[in-house]
Amino acid sequence: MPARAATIAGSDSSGGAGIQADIKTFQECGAYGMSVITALTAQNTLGVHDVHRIPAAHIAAQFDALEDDVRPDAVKTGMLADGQTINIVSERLVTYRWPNIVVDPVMIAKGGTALLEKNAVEQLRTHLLPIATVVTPNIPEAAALTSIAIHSRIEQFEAAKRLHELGAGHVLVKGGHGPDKDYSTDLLYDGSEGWWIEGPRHDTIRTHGTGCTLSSAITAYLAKGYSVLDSIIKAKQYIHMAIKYPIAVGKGHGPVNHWAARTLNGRDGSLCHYIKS
Ligand SMILES: Nc1ncnc2c1ncn2[C@@H]1O[C@H](COP(=O)(O)OP(=O)(O)OP(=O)(O)O)[C@@H](O)[C@H]1O
Ligand SMILES: Cc1ncc(CO)c(N)n1
Repeated sequence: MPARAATIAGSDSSGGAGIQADIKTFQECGAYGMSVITALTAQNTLGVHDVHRIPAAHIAAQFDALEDDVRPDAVKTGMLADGQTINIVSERLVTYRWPNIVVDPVMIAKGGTALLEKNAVEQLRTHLLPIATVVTPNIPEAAALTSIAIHSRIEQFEAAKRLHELGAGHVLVKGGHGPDKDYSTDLLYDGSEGWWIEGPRHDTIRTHGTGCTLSSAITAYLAKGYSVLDSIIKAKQYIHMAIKYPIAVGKGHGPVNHWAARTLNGRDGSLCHYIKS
């Protein structure tokens, strides 16, 4: 059987983020993609126009269908919408002991629409962080989960340490929202060591779905058996190329180019690199 990856997330009708970005990324990174859909969004590159949540019983039924037949080798969570959804998702993940859980703590879309109810942040912290193999917050999400204001690398590291204390095995605090104009540098912390995972910053508005795509690439590589560090380095290279070689889709914050890495045979000479802290 091929390596199998599942995404537990919301649908983005415009195909740049959410379930659609995740499945495209799984395919491009060589894993068989599956989904547990938690919400439907009417969305495009200009914003989120409507959200329809899926009832908890149907979310549970999607989990049960996979468990009974095609168990994933790795899973990621994305948009979880509310506390009820977090409860059923965490309950099923614990019951079924699915391995390699990547938690992307999605909270707010680029245009400002909430993709998680504010009062569900506490549930995310208590129910999902303790079972996460890797948690991948951006800077505002890391700040919301830890109450640490992040303006420097020192604070990025502090937040990572706090998230590890809350139970996540590995913490990746992404630097897309950071102040550095030349580099977009993510920090990986495993409870004892840190790695700065650095890539050039591209000057573009086509960044819809960057976080979904990165966490899905990490999930695909974990499903294929790579270590957490290797999965993250390979995923960073994948998102770097997907942002660097844009496609012209939509009138607003367009999607990244999911097939860029394939057309460049995996690399383009400008490799991302990592530095032990
Ligand atoms: N302009 C950019 N140039 C290069 N890399 C970038 C850029 N913006 C984000 N990244 C990288 O993309 C990945 C996703 O990070 P980011 O902080 O944008 O996530 P996010 O805010 O969760 O994304 P989303 O828009 O999907 O919510 C990280 O590896 C980050 O370093
Ligand atoms: C469905 C969905 N999930 C995640 C994001 C975050 O990029 C989004 N915009 N839409």
